[in-house]
Amino acid sequence: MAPAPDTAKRLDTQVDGAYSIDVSNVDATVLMRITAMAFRHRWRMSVAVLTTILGGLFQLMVPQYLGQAVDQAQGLLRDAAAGVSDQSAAESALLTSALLLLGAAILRGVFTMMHNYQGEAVGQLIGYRLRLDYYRQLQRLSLSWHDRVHTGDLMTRGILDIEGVRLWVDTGILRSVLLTVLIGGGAVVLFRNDPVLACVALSFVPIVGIRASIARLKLRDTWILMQDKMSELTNVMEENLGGIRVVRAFAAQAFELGRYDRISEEALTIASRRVRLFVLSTTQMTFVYFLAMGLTLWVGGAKVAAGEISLGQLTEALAFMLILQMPVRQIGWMINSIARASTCGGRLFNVIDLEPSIADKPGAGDLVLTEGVVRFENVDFSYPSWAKDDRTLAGIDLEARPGKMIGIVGPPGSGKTTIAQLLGRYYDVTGGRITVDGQDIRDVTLASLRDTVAIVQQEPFLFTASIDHNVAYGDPWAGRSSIERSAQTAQLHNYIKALPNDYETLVGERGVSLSGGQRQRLSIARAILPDAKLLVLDDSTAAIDAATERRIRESLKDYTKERGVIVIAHRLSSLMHADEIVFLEAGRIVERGDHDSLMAAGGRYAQLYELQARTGAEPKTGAEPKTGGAS
Ligand SMILES: Nc1ncnc2c1ncn2[C@@H]1O[C@H](COP(=O)(O)OP(=O)(O)OP(=O)(O)O)[C@@H](O)[C@H]1O
Repeated sequence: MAPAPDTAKRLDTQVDGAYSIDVSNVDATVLMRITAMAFRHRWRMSVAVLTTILGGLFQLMVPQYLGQAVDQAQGLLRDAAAGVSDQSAAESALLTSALLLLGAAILRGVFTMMHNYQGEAVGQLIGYRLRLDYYRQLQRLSLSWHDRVHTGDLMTRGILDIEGVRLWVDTGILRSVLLTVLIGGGAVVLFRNDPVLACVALSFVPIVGIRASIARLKLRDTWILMQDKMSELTNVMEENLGGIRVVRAFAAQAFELGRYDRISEEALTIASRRVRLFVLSTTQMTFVYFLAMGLTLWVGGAKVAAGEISLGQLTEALAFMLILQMPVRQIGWMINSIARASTCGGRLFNVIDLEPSIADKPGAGDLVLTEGVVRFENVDFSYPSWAKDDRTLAGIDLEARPGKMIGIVGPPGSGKTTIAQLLGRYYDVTGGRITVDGQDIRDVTLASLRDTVAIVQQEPFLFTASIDHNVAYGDPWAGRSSIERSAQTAQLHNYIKALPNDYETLVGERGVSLSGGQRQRLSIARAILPDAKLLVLDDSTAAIDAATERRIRESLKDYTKERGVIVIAHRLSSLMHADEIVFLEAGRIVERGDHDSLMAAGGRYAQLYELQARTGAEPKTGAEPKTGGAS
């Protein structure tokens, strides 16, 4: 079901650029939406509701047959005492009641089993759908949104919130149907027998129901606190494991343990509060229930003695009380389920309904490549978290074309990586435009743009998979020969051939079994495998020695003949051969030209060159400046 109009309007206006994860708005439209999701499985839900009603009705018959049987047994006793010899009619009536009771109990069991099965099945189907939608949405949302939310938080919510919604079908929808049948039907039968006794027997229902609801709502508040603590714990653990080398290097285990311990202790305090609340409310409810039962026995016993009702009717009232005890306590559970489903559903739908701030324009066509010329035209950019006047990039003009190499150098934080991010449209420019063959990259499909621009990220990320799967990540249909060719170009083939399982060797979690330089080379192989028109190397040879880097450059010669290359680097030997080198400072191009002209100008580039030559860092004197073409 589509969201109700007001919700739809509210959600439509939200784009992920303006979204924060801390949303706690709860409304009925969320519950309606989950219910509609459940009723999309029409057949299963119809069976579940029908069997819930039938199960409830058969459960209601049990006390009635029990009461009937007690009256019949009492009649038999009375007849025996009076010396009536032929009791066969009364005995067969008692047997019939006993068989009916057994039949009602069996049918109730069968229908309950069916409703549990179908309710659980629909809940699981909703969980499955939501998991897919949520995960798909996390893939769609723009990086500026991901920059602001914590991964651990998203993971915890993706698991616990989906669970909260999933349980709504059984504990919310079907439980309320069952309770209505049991309390409604039970009240009708009891009032028909004796209104006074009915009032006494049912007196515990509102008290226990309200008490259970209050307790559950309080428990829910503590559950939300608990969930937040679990998110914090996941975040700490995730960060700690991700940065385990840094933690060890700084001998910070004790500090990290302390951090984890503090949050764990807070979680324990909340858990203890939950236990106290639970035990207190359970005790109170049990007391009220047995008090009502005692009163029923007392009032009902007096009525039996006075001949106003039969012993069977008193038994019936007591049996009803036994049957209603658990469902009435579950009113609290139901109320909690409503609150939990609306909170959890609200949080999930707020993510699922977000419109990514970076998305294809309606009707956007694929990029049409003619020459493969990429231009930055007076580009300005600020990250969303930055102050308005404080731009990350300002007035950037660049042109990359096939067969040419652009080098970008500059101090840390000057905006080099940001240029690469803008090229792949991971963020949108805030001024000016970026074009490929004259087409603004915001007007073409993201998929066609990202097929055109291959970026080797500064931080190589490898998947826990075999080497060939990692290399072919951008083109899963690539044959072994293309994979090997890419690895050869990236100077990794010989190393891979020496591994125990060759290209099928598994790369450990995040590629930890490879060295930094090997990971960078694998990332280069991955980027050049698909047929992109522009290759961006973002400081992606920093961990590779100069000789290997030179070999990579040599083997890239053929590849770059018909492609543009942008090399971002701190080490000047990586880019001094470029056709044009731009020197970036505080987001502005302060110098540009080829190596010779920049050296002749004696500016920032020349100073850096001298510094690197003097300190022996780079460049090596043997490295030949500008050879023309992207080598
Ligand atoms: N996702 C982000 N959100 C907010 N600010 C960011 C983000 N990424 C980078 N920045 C900021 O933008 C500025 C430029 O960062 P960028 O990564 O482009 O620099 P860089 O020149 O590539 O640096 P380095 O040489 O250290 O890699 C920096 O001040 C950085 O703090």
